[in-house]
Amino acid sequence: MTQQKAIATPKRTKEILDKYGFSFKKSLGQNFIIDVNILKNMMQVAGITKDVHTIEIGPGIGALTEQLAVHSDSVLAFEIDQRLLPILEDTLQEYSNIEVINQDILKADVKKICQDKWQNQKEIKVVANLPYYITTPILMQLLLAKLPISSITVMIQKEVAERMAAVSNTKEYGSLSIAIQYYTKAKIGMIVPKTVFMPQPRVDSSVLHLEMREEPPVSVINEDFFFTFVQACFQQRRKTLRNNVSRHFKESMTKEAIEQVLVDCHIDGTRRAEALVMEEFAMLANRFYQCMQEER
Ligand SMILES: C[S@@+](CC[C@H](N)C(=O)[O-])C[C@H]1O[C@@H](n2cnc3c(N)ncnc32)[C@H](O)[C@@H]1O
Repeated sequence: MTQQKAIATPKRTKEILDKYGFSFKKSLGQNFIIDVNILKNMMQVAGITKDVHTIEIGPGIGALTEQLAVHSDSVLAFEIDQRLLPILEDTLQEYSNIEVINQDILKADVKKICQDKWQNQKEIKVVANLPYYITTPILMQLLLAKLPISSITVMIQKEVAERMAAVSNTKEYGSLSIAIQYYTKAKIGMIVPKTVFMPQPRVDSSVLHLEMREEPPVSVINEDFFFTFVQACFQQRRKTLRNNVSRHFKESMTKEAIEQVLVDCHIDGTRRAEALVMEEFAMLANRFYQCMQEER
């Protein structure tokens, strides 16, 4: 495939949009990539080869889909906007290894669709330029669905990528960092200026690469309790851990019992949540969980 032929150029994109009289829907996060080099870099960050099947979320007019068709074995793409289906049929007509499914990714049974399509053995990777208005719900759904995927590589808003990949003692670190890093090893692959999109979004983007973990890095008794606890610890970032935890458990535990948990776990209550690493959150959440069970 030659550079001129790629969908992801300003000229070709404009031609396709004009041909179909397509108008962007802001409400669906439609910002299409018009720089093929960015997409090729994404292939590298994601480690796409012919030994890999790929899932794309939101193919748009097919700019990234085309690269996935060229570089991977086969592509399954979920697109919510029906108006894009005839356009994709046209732009991707020369590829026989792409299946477009007209479904909302948040409602699709991705696991079953994957299993039905690819009974075989090959590694499956997710690669997408996500609709930014639902970045976190999409990623959390993919992670919780326990799909047979090895990695997720997504273009998302730069600030959100930084929060997802953040480590302790930074201002970006929070409950989202813990949720993402509980399931994956997160790394920012590259920063992407807003000028490579049509129309241009208000913000810059980053490519975030998430390598699925086989096992979470910490042992947690109850995952729902753990994630709710971590959120509570970050509720008021400037306040101490003691303050946030006391507020969270004020209906269910005495002040003394809360203090005892901090002592048992050797955690100084004057620290702030952003100073705690995941192991410390897990230790505290497990101990609080046990206390609540004993109370019953
Ligand atoms: C940022 S654009 C990316 C388009 C294309 N992949 C590209 O890189 O140029 C996001 C795409 O996701 C689609 N989309 C939005 N919400 C969706 C949803 N809930 N399920 C599936 N696709 C969705 C939009 O219609 C749009 O095509």
